[in-house]
Amino acid sequence: MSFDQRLLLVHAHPDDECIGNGATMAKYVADGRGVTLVTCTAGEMGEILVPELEHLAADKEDRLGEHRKGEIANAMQVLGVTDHRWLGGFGRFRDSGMKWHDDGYAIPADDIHDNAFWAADLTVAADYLVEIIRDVRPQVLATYDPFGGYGHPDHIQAHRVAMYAAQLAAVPSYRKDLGEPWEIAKIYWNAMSESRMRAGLRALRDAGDSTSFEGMDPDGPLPPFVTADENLAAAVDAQDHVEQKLDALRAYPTQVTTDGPFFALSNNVGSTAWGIEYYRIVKGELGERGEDGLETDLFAGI
Ligand SMILES: CC(=O)N[C@H]1[C@@H](O[C@@H]2[C@H](O)[C@H](O)[C@@H](O)[C@H](O)[C@H]2O)O[C@H](CO)[C@@H](O)[C@@H]1O
Ligand SMILES: [Zn+2]
Repeated sequence: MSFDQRLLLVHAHPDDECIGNGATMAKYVADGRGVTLVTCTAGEMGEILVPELEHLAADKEDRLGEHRKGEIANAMQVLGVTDHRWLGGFGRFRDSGMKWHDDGYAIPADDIHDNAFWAADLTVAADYLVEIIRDVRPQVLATYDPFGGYGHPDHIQAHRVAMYAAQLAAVPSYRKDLGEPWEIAKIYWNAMSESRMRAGLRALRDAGDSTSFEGMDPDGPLPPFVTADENLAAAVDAQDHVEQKLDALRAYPTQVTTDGPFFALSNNVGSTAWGIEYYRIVKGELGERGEDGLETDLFAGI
């Protein structure tokens, strides 16, 4: 099936796409646009929140990746996304793992595997994405900012691979064997609005919830995954699809608990908490904007 307008999303692990872009993806599918998701690893090193599945863990049967392959298939069905691809094929690059630094940000695990995504050769990884870009020919690309949102090494690497592949795919003389050159018109980085985050935290604290997003003060300093509102370029209002996003998140029981902070915020703030998804523009001209100065559509101006 061919689509006039095509969005490509690049993410590191299964579930990242729903957290960052689930409502946008569901909306754009419903609007008749092409939505292609590339996931760089299967999340083999993840935690397991379902006790009866703990045997799948990396340090036991090491079958969490296979299980999360099923989870993301379920989540894509909920969102209506029919074009999901693994970078280099399933299992080509492995989840690098992570641990928390004393200062609260993510750093690579100590003993990363030899095919960990964090250790991948950037050009080798980017070439797989060049081939996908030249096949899909998207007008819009969305991925992480340079810090990978909250700093996970695989998110940082996914940002690097996505931005590098977008450049390479457009070069006519580069790897002609990977397809005809294609220039992506607009590139965005996923963002979380500071004002929305503060309002959400305020609602949680007013409701007596001091554990969700523990340690975060509605009026205090916020972690680096929050973007100052003046740096936002687009707000995709997909509140009509927020239930799909939450249902897609429920498809990841090993990673997301329905009594965790994600759902707590949704329960307290409502559909605006996760039904409006924000973006920073990196490449391309801003199209039509609303009164708040933000685009409402990533394809605006194309
Ligand atoms: C949302 C996301 O990127 N999840 C990653 C992340 O998961 C975290 C990790 O397991 C950490 O040890 C936990 O404390 C934290 O709660 C988890 O969110 O890192 C995993 C390992 O690389 C990855 O599989 C998961 O998708
Ligand atoms: Zn992730």
